[in-house]
Amino acid sequence: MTTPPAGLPPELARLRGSIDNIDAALVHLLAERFKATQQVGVLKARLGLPASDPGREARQVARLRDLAHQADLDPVFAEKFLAFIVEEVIRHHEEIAAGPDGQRAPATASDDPVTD
Ligand SMILES: O=C(O)C(=O)C[C@]1(C(=O)O)C=C[C@@H](O)C=C1
Repeated sequence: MTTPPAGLPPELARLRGSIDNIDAALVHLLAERFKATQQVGVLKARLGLPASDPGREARQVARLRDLAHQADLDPVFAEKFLAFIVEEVIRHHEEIAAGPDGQRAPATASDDPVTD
């Protein structure tokens, strides 16, 4: 825990302590989300699926706007926040699909579900 600067009003120090905890939780939550989306990116590349799924995104936006409304958070902000994250995820998906040299990885026999 960091020590608040001397002379800081105790109420402000307490609130900043809360803010720091929340920011730490957000970083951990985002790290977990990106670990999951990284695996989605690998799966999509293997299956030849497009990086983005606008239908899924529309459902996520509707759900998050609803949740934000219930939580007294600005739904416009919630939508912008999701869009910011999803944009980064799509960039990661495209990099994975392009392969390590920036060229799409060739399909392997194991990608083909038909084996006979
Ligand atoms: O669910 C997917 O298909 C994903 O690739 C994940 C995700 C997301 O970050 O939530 C990202 C891109 C898609 O357009 C939709 C959703």
